[in-house]
Amino acid sequence: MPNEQLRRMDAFTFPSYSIDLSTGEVLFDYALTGPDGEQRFTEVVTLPLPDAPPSDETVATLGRVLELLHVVAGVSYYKAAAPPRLVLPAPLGPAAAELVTAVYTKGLAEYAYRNQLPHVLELRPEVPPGTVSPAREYDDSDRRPLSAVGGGKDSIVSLEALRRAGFDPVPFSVNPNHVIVAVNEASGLAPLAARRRIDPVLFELNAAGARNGHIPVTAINSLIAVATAVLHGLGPVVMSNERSASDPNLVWNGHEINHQWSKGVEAEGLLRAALAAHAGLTEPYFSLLRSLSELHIARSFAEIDRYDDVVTSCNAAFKLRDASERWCRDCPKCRFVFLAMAPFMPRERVTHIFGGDLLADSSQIPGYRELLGVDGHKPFECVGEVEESVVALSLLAEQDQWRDAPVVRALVDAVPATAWSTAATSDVFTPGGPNHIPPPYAKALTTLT
Ligand SMILES: CC(=O)N[C@H]1[C@@H](OP(=O)(O)OP(=O)(O)OC[C@H]2O[C@@H](n3ccc(=O)[nH]c3=O)[C@H](O)[C@@H]2O)O[C@H](CO)[C@@H](O)[C@@H]1O[C@H](C)C(=O)N[C@@H](C)C(=O)N[C@@H](CCC(=O)O)C(=O)O
Ligand SMILES: Nc1ncnc2c1ncn2[C@@H]1O[C@H](COP(=O)(O)OP(=O)(O)OP(=O)(O)O)[C@@H](O)[C@H]1O
Repeated sequence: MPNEQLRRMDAFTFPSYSIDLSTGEVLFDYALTGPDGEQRFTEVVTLPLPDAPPSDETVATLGRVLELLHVVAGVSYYKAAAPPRLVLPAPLGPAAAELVTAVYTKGLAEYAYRNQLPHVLELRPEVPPGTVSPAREYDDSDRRPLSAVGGGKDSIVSLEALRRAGFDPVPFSVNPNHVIVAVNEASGLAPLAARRRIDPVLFELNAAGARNGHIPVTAINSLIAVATAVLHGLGPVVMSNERSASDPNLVWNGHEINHQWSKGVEAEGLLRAALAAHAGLTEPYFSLLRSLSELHIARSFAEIDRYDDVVTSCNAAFKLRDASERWCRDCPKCRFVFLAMAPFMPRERVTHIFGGDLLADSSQIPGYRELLGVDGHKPFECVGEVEESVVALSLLAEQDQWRDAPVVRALVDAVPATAWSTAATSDVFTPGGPNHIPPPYAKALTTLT
């Protein structure tokens, strides 16, 4: 469909979804509609099948989770046109409607900002009238947790903390690539995996210049994880979303723009509330690392060495096409994670993990100046707060192994005095902020220290 026609679309709808319980295949249909006709899309999610067929009760609960996933996963296709109307397929209670509204506004905020589409931030879904029948209560809190694995340091810290605390976690990933497969192998645990196939028509439209941009992918992966946990009779989904994920990158037209919105604590609370109200799940989902800073997580990661040959946090390794093998060593996330790990490891170890020494490479200085708040705003990437970067730098400046590294020397000179004094009183190693960690899991993190 030509781009001009896409731009005239006036509504995004959700025609149907279906599940085939013999294959685990779920089809989610979407449509952009407007005066020139409609553009349909179908996304396919394939859930791993359990050994025994699910009970009718399980299928009913699963259906409720998939209803939420149907609506949330529509963001990828909505963004190709950003029409003014979002027309939901069925009545939703207040908690689920609040989640959907937030996913399409706050979750698409970076997209709205970059494409200069302020109406997206004000979008309100049209919810068909009617009531939703109450969901059956489903208490899964004492079953084995499903631990989401993204291949990076954060999920490794959670997996090991859960294991060492005796929770017997099941690793879970959506579309595991070679990095995630290698991390799971290093863990020695038997993983579960779901497949997700974005409609290739979207890529054709993108290539032809359709509107494009960032989407709240963690909300989608999270609901696929919850669906898998329900189908397999498992317990809560454990995420590894850190404290700083809740911090916005900037404020635009009075709205916070946060690249990591669906990793933040607000999204976590909305998802939990929607799953409780719409699907009856009493303890569906939480982040074990919510109270910790990125720097604190990096320090915990340094206590674990069995993943050094495989751990990869760089997003370039997770592209659907033309992915890098491991760390690209030239993006904000590589720069930040190197800076965060370096104070807690011998220089040889961190250089081995990354396949190079970023703090010996002067071409990295401009990128580090952004992370340290000297230039520009916090990059649109999964990186920690400016304060965390300054604290990490201050730790490096005290160490013989790092003090004379060219990047460390240049950055120490560039950071303003005010930032050093903030860093000196920083609470980055003091867990804090709101979290949803259930009491039985609260002690798990202490197993790493
Ligand atoms: C890997 C990555 O960072 N991708 C972002 C990148 O997309 P790119 O075109 O370079 O590569 P692909 O990921 O292969 O995407 C191809 C196209 O498909 C669209 N798409 C992809 C996944 C999806 O669920 N829906 C989609 O529509 C995508 O828009 C591309 O056109 O740039 C994009 C534009 O900024 C980003 O949207 C891509 O981000 C992925 C969705 C992704 O998985 N990113 C995570 C690594 C990520 O950024 N995680 C955040 C958390 C964000 C959150 O709130 O959940 C983080 O860790 O900070
Ligand atoms: N493909 C995936 N399947 C399932 N969960 C995922 C996937 N990718 C990321 N996640 C989860 O989403 C959350 C955010 O991902 P993120 O990339 O920040 O974490 P990570 O890979 O564990 O660590 P790092 O921040 O070092 O990259 C984490 O809980 C992670 O486990």
